[in-house]
Amino acid sequence: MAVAVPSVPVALTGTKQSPVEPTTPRKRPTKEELLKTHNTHIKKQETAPNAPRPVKQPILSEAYPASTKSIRDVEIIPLSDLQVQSHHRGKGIIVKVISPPFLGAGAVSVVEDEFGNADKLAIYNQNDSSILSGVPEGCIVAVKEPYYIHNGTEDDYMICVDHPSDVILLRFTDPIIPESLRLGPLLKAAEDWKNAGDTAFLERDFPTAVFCYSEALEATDNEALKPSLYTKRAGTNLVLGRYDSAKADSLASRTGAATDWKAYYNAGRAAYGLCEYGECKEFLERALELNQTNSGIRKEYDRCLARLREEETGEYDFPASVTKLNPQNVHLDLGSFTRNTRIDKSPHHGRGIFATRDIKPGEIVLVEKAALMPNQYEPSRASAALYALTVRQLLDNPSLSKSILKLYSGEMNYERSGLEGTIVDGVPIVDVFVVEGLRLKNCFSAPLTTVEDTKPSSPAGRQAKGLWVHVSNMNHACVPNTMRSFMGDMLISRATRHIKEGEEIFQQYVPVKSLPDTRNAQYKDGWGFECNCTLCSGERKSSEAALAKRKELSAAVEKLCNKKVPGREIIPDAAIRSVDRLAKQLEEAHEEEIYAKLPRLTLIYSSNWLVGAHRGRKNWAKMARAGRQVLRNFGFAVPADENAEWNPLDIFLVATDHATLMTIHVVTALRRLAEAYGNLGKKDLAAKCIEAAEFGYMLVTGFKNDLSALDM
Ligand SMILES: C[S@@+](CC[C@H](N)C(=O)[O-])C[C@H]1O[C@@H](n2cnc3c(N)ncnc32)[C@H](O)[C@@H]1O
Repeated sequence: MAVAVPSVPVALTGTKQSPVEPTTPRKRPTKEELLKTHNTHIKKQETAPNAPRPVKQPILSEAYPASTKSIRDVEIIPLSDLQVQSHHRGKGIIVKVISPPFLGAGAVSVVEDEFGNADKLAIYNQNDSSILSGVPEGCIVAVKEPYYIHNGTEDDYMICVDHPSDVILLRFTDPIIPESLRLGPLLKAAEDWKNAGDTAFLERDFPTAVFCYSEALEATDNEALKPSLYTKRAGTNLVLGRYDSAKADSLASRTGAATDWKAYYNAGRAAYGLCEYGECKEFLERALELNQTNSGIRKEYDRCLARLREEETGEYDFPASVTKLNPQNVHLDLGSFTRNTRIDKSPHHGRGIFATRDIKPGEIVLVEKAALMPNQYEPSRASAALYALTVRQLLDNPSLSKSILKLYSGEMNYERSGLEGTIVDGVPIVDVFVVEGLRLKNCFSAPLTTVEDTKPSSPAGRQAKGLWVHVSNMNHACVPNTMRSFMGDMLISRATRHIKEGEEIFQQYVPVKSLPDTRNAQYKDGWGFECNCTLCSGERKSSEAALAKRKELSAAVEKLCNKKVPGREIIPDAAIRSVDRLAKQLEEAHEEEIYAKLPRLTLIYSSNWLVGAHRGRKNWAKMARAGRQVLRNFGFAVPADENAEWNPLDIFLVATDHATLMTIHVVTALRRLAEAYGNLGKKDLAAKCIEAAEFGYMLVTGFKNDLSALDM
């Protein structure tokens, strides 16, 4: 029996593509059968009308391309010709929706063609700015190159629309609609459509309002009526965040009179929404020329100048901005600063980011506002939310396609058409599998703020996912020259060492695992590459036997360390000696000629443990020695002679050929060193360690923050 809900699991799943040949359905349910089952599901839905809608996220191994054809260039076929498990390339269907939708991950409706054949249509990935997210009963839609699937249970089939641009809402007067489906215009006069639009607007049904204003514009030849219709549609599109259309409508609403200030003002707001601040400034200046006294324009203009200043100078008031953040609003009103960098061909892979000038350690390399970052910190929902937002934005603001669709989307199981983003039948082509591919390859997880995230009391794992288009061009290195941090939707990248003009800029994609084969397996799996940074290529020179030895010893020493946890208990001398002994053997398993200037990542765990163990026993000299080892194990140049004159800040500031890795553990180690030196009476050195820790904490968190956050 047919059921009206998709039986595929709706959350985070894709459409199952069976390898079987297309077949004719064994039995197609009748229209009456379809409607009866559908209505029982609708009734059930009415009991929980406001349940959140899950997202159907694609599975790349089941990918198929979006249609790039116009509905006018395909052969229109009857529903009875649909073959199960077939994509019907070169074909299309035109159907009338004859039921209200069942709203789950998609909108499932019963549809009928001109011959009276009925079937189920499931439309996914339409967003709430589109009428098609809730396909109204009575509307006429065209599906290009429809994908027809068996839906799990016997004799249950449906047309499954994954790519949002594969379905088109047809205007009632469209000549492509077959005679028998044609209703004629529901309303005839432009004035009636305008009134219907106003009513929909007041009811906050903005997609319907846009539809009605569009019909009104089509229905009128009265040039005097058009500007107000464009203004209304522009305002509605602004509310919907459809800035491309809002800008076009605002400009179309101009009449040449002084009242055009409103058109320029709205166009400016739309350009601001697209982060096109240069263009925004021009529009607002035109608005100000026509209306100098309007405080609203002036306010927007000042806001725009502030963004342009940030883009130009890279000067931000980070401490003030951070106070504006809260979990309900993570989008900061700030511009991006990317002038220190340019995108160019990289010897490592495709494009990379390069310095346009010398950059000193600690300086800002770039600051970028996320092009896309949903306010969703729930780990199980963050990926789906980013995917859904990306689809929405590409549909709503096709101009974003230029930058977003250029990003690397990984290997696909079909050749990308290159037409993604192009407008066909009034809709930009959005290929959801390409979107998912580029999400996977380019997105970052971001805590609400990195400084909060470093607090020991901060709950683990609460990260949103976002897309930073410029930074997406940056390649990975395990020992990179920059470090990124987050403040809401702003990504801050600072130099961790001296960077020369023209040098490629790298970041770590994920925290680096200590064993080279484990971390490279992770890169291969997630991003399809093998890392050739100084650390990886250096460690590859080490013998298989030495690697095996390090693996064995690091596992053994970690196991030993985990038996007793410093801080929770005072560690007995005998346990310290055992860890020391194993750590020494592990140290000896690092070939000096290979590791002299490289981090020894497998030793970090035990050296950190030793710092804690000696601290518990107030053995300050040994604690200081272990603290220095931690820094050395992260690759920093620390003088071998314990009594040598030393400024710990130099580990960051003095240019060296050491490969280093910066993490919050370096900051902690410097604080511990300060404590040990303080207790040894070396007050100056202790103060210098704190200065270095503060510098390190700035690298980690993006701006100067109080180290006491680390005790919270
Ligand atoms: C976010 S993109 C970085 C920009 C990319 N190079 C491009 O051309 O668009 C991530 C992809 O870059 C490549 N990549 C990044 N770091 C790399 C490295 N160190 N070596 C080789 N390929 C790398 C991988 O293919 C990865 O999936």
